[in-house]
Amino acid sequence: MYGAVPGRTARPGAALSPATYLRRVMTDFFKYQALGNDYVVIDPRSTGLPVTPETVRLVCDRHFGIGADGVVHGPLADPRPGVPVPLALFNSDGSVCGRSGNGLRMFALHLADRDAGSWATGEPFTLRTTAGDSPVRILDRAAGTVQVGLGRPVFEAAALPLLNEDGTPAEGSTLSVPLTVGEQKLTVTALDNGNPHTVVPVDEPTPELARDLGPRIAGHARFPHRTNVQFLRVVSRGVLEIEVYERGAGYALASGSSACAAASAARQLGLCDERVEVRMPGGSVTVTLAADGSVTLTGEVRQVATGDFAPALRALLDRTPEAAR
Ligand SMILES: N[C@H](CCC[C@H](N)C(=O)O)C(=O)O
Repeated sequence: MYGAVPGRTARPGAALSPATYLRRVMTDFFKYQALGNDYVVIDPRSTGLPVTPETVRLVCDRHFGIGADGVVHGPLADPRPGVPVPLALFNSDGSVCGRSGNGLRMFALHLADRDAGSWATGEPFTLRTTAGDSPVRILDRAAGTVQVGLGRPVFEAAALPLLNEDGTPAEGSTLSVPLTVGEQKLTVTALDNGNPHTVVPVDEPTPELARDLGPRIAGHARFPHRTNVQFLRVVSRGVLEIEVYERGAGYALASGSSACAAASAARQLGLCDERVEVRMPGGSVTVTLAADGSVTLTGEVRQVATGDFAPALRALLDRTPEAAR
């Protein structure tokens, strides 16, 4: 029976008893949170649930589903040590998210929790997303401290992309560019670190500001792929404070790639040192910025639940038009 479990080739942890292993793998979903930014992990080795924009929306729905800011779908191939592990990330509105600093850290912990073996040793391994490869490392499994590298951000209009007011493609640097939102004339710094981000320096970042101005910037006509938005206050050269509005997920208590985006922008603007604490309503992370601009994010991740979809929800999920196709 043990040998027949899907994913058997994925090196189920030698340290796990067959009963523990079965309990871990025969489960429909795994839920994690990082400072209040929550994702449901759907592991195709554990469930045949079709992962489509519509099923993602229902799973993420906080009233009719499980509730989450997004879904991590993976591994999309049997994970093997030494080989980048492919996965896909979705926002709660069903849109595709290139890379999620928190989602990747949660998925790293999921591999350690579910498969144990080499994933749980604390050695670095690589996760593969549509936005590129990211090294991850579980620094302290008991404390849930996980680190991820998000590479070097790009501060170029073409990368996001960012358009001019007249709708033509903008060119050049996105450092401190003007952006008009209704009556307000803002100066923002935009960048791509696997996802598009727009950092707005303000005197006082508040949830109200993020909820009000966030969606108007995220969906601004000058960002045809939309953008994540961070309202930034530089507390000191070692401490930043942000409020986040995520593209595709809305107001968020925390966001890993947003913390990295804010730190990268502040660093480019000469406002912070190479190692900063980024404070968000859900808690703080540490971001380090190497001399070449590459970014590393470190912070806490927790598993909050594992479970099965009840038959009625599962029937709905299986019945979504996209799932049926
Ligand atoms: N929560 C994620 C970011 C999601 C970005 C996503 N909203 C998008 O770019 O579409 C994180 O921790 O990095």
